[in-house]
Amino acid sequence: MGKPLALALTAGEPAGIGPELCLQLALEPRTAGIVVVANQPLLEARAQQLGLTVALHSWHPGETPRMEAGHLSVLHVEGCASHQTGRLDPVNSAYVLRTLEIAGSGCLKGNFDGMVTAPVHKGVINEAGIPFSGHTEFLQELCEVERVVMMLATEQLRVALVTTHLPLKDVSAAITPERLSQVTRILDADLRRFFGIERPRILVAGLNPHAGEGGHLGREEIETIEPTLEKLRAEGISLTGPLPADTLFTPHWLDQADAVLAMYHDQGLPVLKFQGFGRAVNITLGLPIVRTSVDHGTALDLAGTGRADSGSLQAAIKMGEHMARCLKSSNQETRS
Ligand SMILES: NC(=O)C1=CN([C@@H]2O[C@H](COP(=O)(O)OP(=O)(O)OC[C@H]3O[C@@H](n4cnc5c(N)ncnc54)[C@H](O)[C@@H]3O)[C@@H](O)[C@H]2O)C=CC1
Ligand SMILES: NCC(=O)COP(=O)(O)O
Repeated sequence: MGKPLALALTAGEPAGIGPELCLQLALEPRTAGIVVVANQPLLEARAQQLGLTVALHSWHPGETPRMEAGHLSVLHVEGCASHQTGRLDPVNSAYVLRTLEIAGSGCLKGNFDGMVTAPVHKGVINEAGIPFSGHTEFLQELCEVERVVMMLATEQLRVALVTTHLPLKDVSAAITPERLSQVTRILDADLRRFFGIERPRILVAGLNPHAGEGGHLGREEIETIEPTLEKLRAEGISLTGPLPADTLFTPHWLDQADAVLAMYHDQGLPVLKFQGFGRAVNITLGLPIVRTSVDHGTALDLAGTGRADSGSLQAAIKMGEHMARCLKSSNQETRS
């Protein structure tokens, strides 16, 4: 048995459910080492509020994280000014982003085998004057890669997105042949690498109603999507589409596919969340590091009540462990 994996877990927005989900997790034994990257007094305050008995241990790079029930390793981050549940405070935003930066750079340096993120509140970070659209884009910049892909997955369904956190009015212009090609290649490669699928079968949604209805309801399919898919097929990628998004999510199509590629956030994610909210994992593909996350947001209405469900966080950790093992073995193969 080698050294256990060490995954960084960022606790997210202090007013939300992230801190308590991290503590709930610590009540059970773990199969991978988890290091919560957060403000330690925040975790102590939340544990006290909820009556949870969890011993917090300072963690330093190179140490094996605690894995037994009731114990949690913590990489303390300064700067969390308010510990109040349910009430956002822009003063905490710089602290929240520091936790992401520490976890992400820790992965790049090899101190962690991957990172898992609890939810942040995008609005309050922007209110603090810091432009921020999501972990996905933040980590893309931190890791200095040109393109990443957001994919949410349950046991039954995988949905990846061509565009992520964009206003709807900007989506059409963002669907360029270049972006569509990069996203599709990353999706194809990472379905092979992390999911062991030899030749992934990808269903591609159109952008317009009825996939443009032959050009009568929009021309993006004819001018951009179809010609790009044709080129990608010539590279050996198995693509079906562009299909009308309203009928794509039916067994007729899904039964013969490994993933769906949706054109924008709310074309794909409502279906995925309807199918598996609370069990789904948000995965960032195309990074040099492993990053998984929960399928839900900060749930300010539940913070501090003890009623938040940790199912998605547990699924995100399980997926993070799996992906970290895949990445380790593919790195070893490359070296040997
Ligand atoms: N990974 C991340 O950092 C994510 C962050 N967000 C952010 O979260 C904030 C709030 O977003 P909303 O749209 O209100 O979505 P939300 O997921 O926070 O809440 C939607 C509904 O689901 C419930 N809910 C959420 N998580 C739950 C859990 N673990 N157990 C039981 N019930 C749960 C909430 O109580 C609420 O009724 C936004 O700022 C958004 O940007 C949203 C999604 C992911
Ligand atoms: N809907 C997914 C979401 O908002 C989470 O985005 P990210 O913070 O993981 O980029």
